[in-house]
Parts: sequence; C-alpha cells; structure tokens
Amino acid sequence: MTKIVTALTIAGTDPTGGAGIQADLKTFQEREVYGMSVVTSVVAQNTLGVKAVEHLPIDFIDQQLQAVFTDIEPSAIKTGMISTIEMMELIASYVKKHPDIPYIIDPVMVATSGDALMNEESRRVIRELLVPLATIVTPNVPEAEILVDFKISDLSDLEKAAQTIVKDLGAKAAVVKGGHLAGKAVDVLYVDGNVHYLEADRFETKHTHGTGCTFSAAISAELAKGKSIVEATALAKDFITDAIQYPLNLGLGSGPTNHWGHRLKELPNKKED
Ligand SMILES: Nc1ncnc2c1ncn2[C@@H]1O[C@H](COP(=O)(O)OP(=O)(O)O)[C@@H](O)[C@H]1O
Ligand SMILES: Cc1ncc(COP(=O)(O)OP(=O)(O)O)c(N)n1
Repeated sequence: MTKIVTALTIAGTDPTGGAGIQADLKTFQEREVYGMSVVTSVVAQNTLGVKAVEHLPIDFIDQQLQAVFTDIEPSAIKTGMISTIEMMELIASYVKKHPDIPYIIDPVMVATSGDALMNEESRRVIRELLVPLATIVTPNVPEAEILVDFKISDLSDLEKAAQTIVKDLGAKAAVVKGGHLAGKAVDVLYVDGNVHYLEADRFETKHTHGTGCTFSAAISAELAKGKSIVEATALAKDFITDAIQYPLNLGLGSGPTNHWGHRLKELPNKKED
C-alpha cells in the first residue's frame, strides 16, 4: 500500500483564504500531501488588512494537538502565527516529544499590510525557545531583522542573517526571503555550512498576500516526503514563483497567490487571463 505523506500546520486563520492555515492546507494539497491543521488564533482579515484577532484558549489548542497526535502522526510540523508565549511553550513540548519529525518555523510577526501579529516578549521567546528546535526557519526581511537584531538591505545581509540564525540561534537551517528587497526575487538558504541562492524573476504584482505562508508550507510538504532541505527549498521556490506568476486578481487590496499556478505552467494553453 502507498504510504500517505501527512503534514500539520499550527497557525492562525485567513477567512479570505490567501494566508495562514488556509494557504498552508491548499499548498499541502497541491504538493500531494495530506494536510492537517490546528488553529491558534482566529483572524478577521482580508486582502486589505487585519481587522481583529481572537486567540483560542490554550487548553483548547492543546486538545486539538492531542486529537491529531493520538490519531494521525504528521510527517512534518509547520508553525505560522503563534502569538503568545503559552502557545510557544505548548508547541515546544510537542516538538520535543517528536524529534524525528521535521519542524518548520515561519516566524510570522507582521502581515504585509503592516499589522503586528506578535508582541515584543513573544518575539524573544520564539527566538530562544523554538528556533533552536527548528529544522528550518523561513523569515522575511523584517522578521529576520528582529531575529538577528541587525538591518538587512542587500544579499550579503540576507546571507549573514541566514548564517546567524543557524550559528548563533541554533536552527539546523534558515532561508531568509528577499521578497521585500529590490531586484530579482532572491532568497538565501544556509544549511550544513553552505550558502545557496534561490533566484527567480520578480513579477510586478500587488497580489502577494500569503507568499510567505505558501513558500514555507511548500517546504514543509517536501520535507514531509523526505526530500533534503536543499531539494525542498528549490521545489518550494518554483511553487511560489508560479503562484505569483499567474495571479488570480482577487480582492480589493493585496490579493492571494494562485496555489494552482504550477498546473498552469505545466499546461501552458490553460494559462488564465
Ligand atoms: N513580486 C515577486 N515576484 C517573485 N517572487 C516574489 C515576489 N514577492 C515575493 N516573492 C518570493 O515569495 C517568497 C515569499 O517572500 P516574501 O514576500 O519576502 O515573504 P512574506 O510573505 O513572508 O513577506 C520568496 O520566495 C520571495 O522571493
Ligand atoms: C493568519 C495569518 N498568518 C500569517 C500571515 C502572514 O502571511 P504571509 O505569508 O507572511 O503573507 P502576508 O500576509 O504578509 O502577505 C497572515 N496574514 N495571517
């Protein structure tokens, strides 16, 4: 019988479907991985920004985690929006109990709209408690700046930040995303003492809501399948590039990416207007 590959996302919600849990599950499905989810916070947001956030009670988050782990063990664990220290401590306890399951941290701190999704003290705890447990950390530029505590303005800073997250903060690997810099869309991966550049064309589009969640979820899906970190990040880079390249043009603001963009590339005649 074929083994079904599974992945779990622990994150907040986006009712418009472009970011958070919804983006992660769509990505897992597109990568042919069975997706599961534990909701940390319910977020009233759309393509224009965040309107309100409700954190679920910690005991209820624990009950969701127990429901998953006592039934279907995930082949990878990804965390996205985990805003409070008690959420981080709870998740750390599960990750520590399952050291062989790859753990992917998307250190969601601020949405593209500029809305803060995590407070100062939680930022310190994610750095000290969770990052050392990570197989890979996937910050964007503002998130990496908070983690490493220096300014990032070019590729050599991206490289230095990825190295700092591994060498000083204790993650196994880090990919620092260059989506917020100018020029080509270049991300820098640091793993096993080597620096790798993930390079793609930059597309002129406002529809980049959820790019970080989608990229990190694609990495998680590939690590769940047993791919190496280098392979998983390369496949994820192609996936997010296609999701940005074929926009859906939905929403009044920064719209979602197209999670089936990769299928349009495979079938060029089906490219959408
Ligand atoms: N306009 C764009 N064209 C092509 N790739 C992009 C574009 N914007 C972001 N990316 C890529 O999308 C991924 C997510 O990056 P980023 O937007 O920096 O993350 P976040 O959503 O967490 O801010 C990265 O691989 C980045 O290089
Ligand atoms: C619930 C939730 N989680 C994460 C984000 C941030 O998503 P990200 O992929 O970084 O994309 P942007 O929203 O920053 O474009 C979110 N908005 N909501």
